[in-house]
Amino acid sequence: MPPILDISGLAKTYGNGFRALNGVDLTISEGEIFALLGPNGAGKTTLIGIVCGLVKLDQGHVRVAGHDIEKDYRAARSMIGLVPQELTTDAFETVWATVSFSRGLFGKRRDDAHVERVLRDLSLWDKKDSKIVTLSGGMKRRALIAKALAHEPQILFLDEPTAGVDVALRRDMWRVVRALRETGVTIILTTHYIEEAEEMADRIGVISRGELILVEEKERLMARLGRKELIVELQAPLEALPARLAAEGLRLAEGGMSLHYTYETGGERTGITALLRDLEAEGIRLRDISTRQSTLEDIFVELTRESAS
Ligand SMILES: Nc1ncnc2c1ncn2[C@@H]1O[C@H](COP(=O)(O)OP(=O)(O)OP(=O)(O)O)[C@@H](O)[C@H]1O
Repeated sequence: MPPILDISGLAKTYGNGFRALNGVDLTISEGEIFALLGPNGAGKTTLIGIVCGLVKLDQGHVRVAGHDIEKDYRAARSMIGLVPQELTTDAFETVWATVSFSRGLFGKRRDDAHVERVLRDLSLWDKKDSKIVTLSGGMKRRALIAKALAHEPQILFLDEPTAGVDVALRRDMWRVVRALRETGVTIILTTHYIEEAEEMADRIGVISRGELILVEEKERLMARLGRKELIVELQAPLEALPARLAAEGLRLAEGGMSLHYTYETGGERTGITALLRDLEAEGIRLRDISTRQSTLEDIFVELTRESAS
């Protein structure tokens, strides 16, 4: 099956000479949830803008389900739904009118059954006659998603779907997005919240200074770059670390009450058994042991730092 989205050699320089994208290649398969992560100004919105036909590309190709977005713009665009960050819809229209009107914008025939299905899927059915302006923040976001789904797109772009919303609403959005994937829609989201990518995505792309510096399955990424820290709390403070333990990579925390050891989760040998044996041999008595798994955030910070240097 051809990829649902195929981007190759994409480059964009704005009129002021700023190069926002620099040779981006990316393919997305049908049914994926793909998270695009990157610091402010990395080029995420530019990338989405090009795919959605809002920004003109300078170099490269974008194909949506085989349709070239320049040569075959209408067909390509009709496959895409875009949920922008901000409310861009007439706030005084009803939910029903907003969603069904949006279908018409893509030249699709009226289909009340489809609009009803979308509203029900998003738990908006009982709000169908409410004006957008009267909805809560969470319901407004759902209405934007419904609007983007009105013309039956195969790919849904969510630009910062949970920017500035509280934790409960964020979790609620995650449920909505997962349920949408079950209906067969491919989802590409941009986010600043690493936690969001970690929670939702099948694959993750990291963009920095207009370049995709990494695209990888989330699980593999975390296994490959993930680290664990072993924290050993001591019964009595230690003034200095015995040479044997220092050589094994242990670090003594300030105050001397705990020892820290970092190891790779993907490695075959962690060295922990030998370490515990050596602690005993040195007569060091332990109070407690815990571990801390590095998060995608740690990995992300490291990656973007490396690409900036
Ligand atoms: N119309 C424009 N003219 C000139 N420069 C622009 C224009 N639009 C965007 N840029 C610049 O291009 C860079 C990439 O912007 P873009 O909005 O794609 O980043 P982003 O990753 O979406 O950032 P954010 O997370 O802040 O939305 C930024 O440095 C921005 O200032």
